[in-house]
Amino acid sequence: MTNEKFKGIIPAFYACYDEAGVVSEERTKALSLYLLEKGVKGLYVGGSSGECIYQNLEERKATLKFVAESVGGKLALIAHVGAPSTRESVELAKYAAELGYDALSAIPPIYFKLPESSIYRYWTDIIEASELPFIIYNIPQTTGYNLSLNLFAKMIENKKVIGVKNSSMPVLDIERFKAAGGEDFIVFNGPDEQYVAGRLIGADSGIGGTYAAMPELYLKAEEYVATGNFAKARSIQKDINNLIIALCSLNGNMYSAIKEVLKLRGVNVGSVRAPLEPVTGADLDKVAAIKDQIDATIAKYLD
Ligand SMILES: CC(=O)N[C@@H]([C@@H](O)[C@H](O)[C@H](O)CO)[C@@H](O)CC(=O)C(=O)O
Repeated sequence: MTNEKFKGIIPAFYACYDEAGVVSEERTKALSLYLLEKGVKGLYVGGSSGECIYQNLEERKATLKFVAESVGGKLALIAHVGAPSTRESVELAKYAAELGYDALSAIPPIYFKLPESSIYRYWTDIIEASELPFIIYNIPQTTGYNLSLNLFAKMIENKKVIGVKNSSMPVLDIERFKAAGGEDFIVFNGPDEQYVAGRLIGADSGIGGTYAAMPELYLKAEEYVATGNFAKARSIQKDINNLIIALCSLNGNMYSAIKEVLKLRGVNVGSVRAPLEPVTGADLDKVAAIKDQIDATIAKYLD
């Protein structure tokens, strides 16, 4: 029953910087409150969208702290603590527990191609660092490791492992993890382009990198799925996908395009950290059109 708090729309939280590229307390808190007000269920803090891999430990701790201070106790907060070394991940895990986070999550170890025994040890060391439940993060596109059903089965022998955030593209993976995990185990849909498909095949919930750019649309998609309105669910997914494709069509990186859109939506979280590139030149002019497309799509389904 306690796992219910993780079921719903959970935006992957963005790195919030000031104009000099320094993690901003004010902007981090503003984005947290904006998403709370939109009605999301929780936040996934410090993951891919949080540019975790380009931040040092102190910056990651600061973001965890600012989010907890603004919306802790009001939203389900999941701290992503994956880092280059176990030592850093354990430190982040302990810190997130101190701050009152609701769960931990981590990618597998990166850079070296380690055997599954090392991935098991890494995740288990994080789990043993606190009392918090743990959510596996499977994102083979960026880590190069695709979670096997063998390692999955071994991990879920530990009752603190309550879920998997699955960002691999085959929706079949979601169905397989759900089948192996069981009724109470939470499977989070990762690819936003397949939110509806993921939910229908067995995902209980979703964590996504584009949710915060247009939370209204994902909340509506979830409502359509939950009420069995599948024609509308399919329609809104198609419109969401058109928007994701537009966000990925600009120069720079998808996150910098999203951050430019957010500025136009009234939330300034700065830009991205290099080597991610900002949107520049003529492409900046296209941001307003994408923002208008988001507004029109929201009006289409919410009015
Ligand atoms: C490969 C990748 O980046 N996947 C994203 C998706 O949300 C993705 O941005 C979206 O589906 C658009 O392609 C998420 O799964 C990442 C995420 O939730 C995170 O920020 O940790």
